[in-house]
Amino acid sequence: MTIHIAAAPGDIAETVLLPGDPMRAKWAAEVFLESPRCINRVRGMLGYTGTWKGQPVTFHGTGMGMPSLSIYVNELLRDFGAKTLIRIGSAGAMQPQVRLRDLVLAMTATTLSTPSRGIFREVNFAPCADFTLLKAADAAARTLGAPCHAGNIYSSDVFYDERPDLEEQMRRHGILAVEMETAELYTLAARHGARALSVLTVSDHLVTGETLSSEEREASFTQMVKVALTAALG
Ligand SMILES: O=P(O)(O)O[C@H]1O[C@H](CO)[C@@H](O)[C@H]1O
Ligand SMILES: O=c1cc[nH]c(=O)[nH]1
Repeated sequence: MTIHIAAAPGDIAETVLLPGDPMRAKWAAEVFLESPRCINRVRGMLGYTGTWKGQPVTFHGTGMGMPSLSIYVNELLRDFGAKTLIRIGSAGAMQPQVRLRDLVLAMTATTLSTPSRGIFREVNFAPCADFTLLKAADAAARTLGAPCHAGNIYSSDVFYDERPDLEEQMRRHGILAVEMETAELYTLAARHGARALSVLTVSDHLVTGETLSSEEREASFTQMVKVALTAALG
């Protein structure tokens, strides 16, 4: 039991899949897990544990943005023994070849800052995905026939960005998509010797202005969760 996760020791699996939206944790647990049970609802941040193909898995929401994710991931790593953390999030595409519904595997994440900035001082730490998870996720996406891109993403602190010049620089440097959590997830995993990956679904497009309806989002999130589960547990 921690300040933000009212679960008993052993209630949380070593493999934790992390959507920003707590309702996505509930949906994924109900769709993918055998015998899911709710293990946290503090502040409405839902967590569920069950099994997938007989192997224990937890889905736990992180909330939006790196400060919120940092709270949950710190507690999962320090107090509950999480070893493999895979973010399952939505993202906005920043390149024309990245289409709506495509998957993006974040090899690394560019930022202006993260909650860990204070401890790094002058160091520009380069957060990176776990290579074994990245390879396995890429293979799983190919097997499913899901269009998938791997590369650099932008973990932003703002959803309503008022710096079009920043977006332009990100785009110029090949950044595939924008979201709000991955850089801190990878940094915390590195600090605690855990494996991490972000598997993202493109829910809107910053170049074309397209967006997915909520029904379309759910259908495409299915592939993202399958890829994440397969990458973690085979
Ligand atoms: O769909 P989730 O996982 O919440 O991720 C994306 O959506 C939220 C913004 O709407 C941010 O958390 C961003 O990273
Ligand atoms: O952070 C996010 C997530 C989805 N779409 C965006 O444009 N930004």
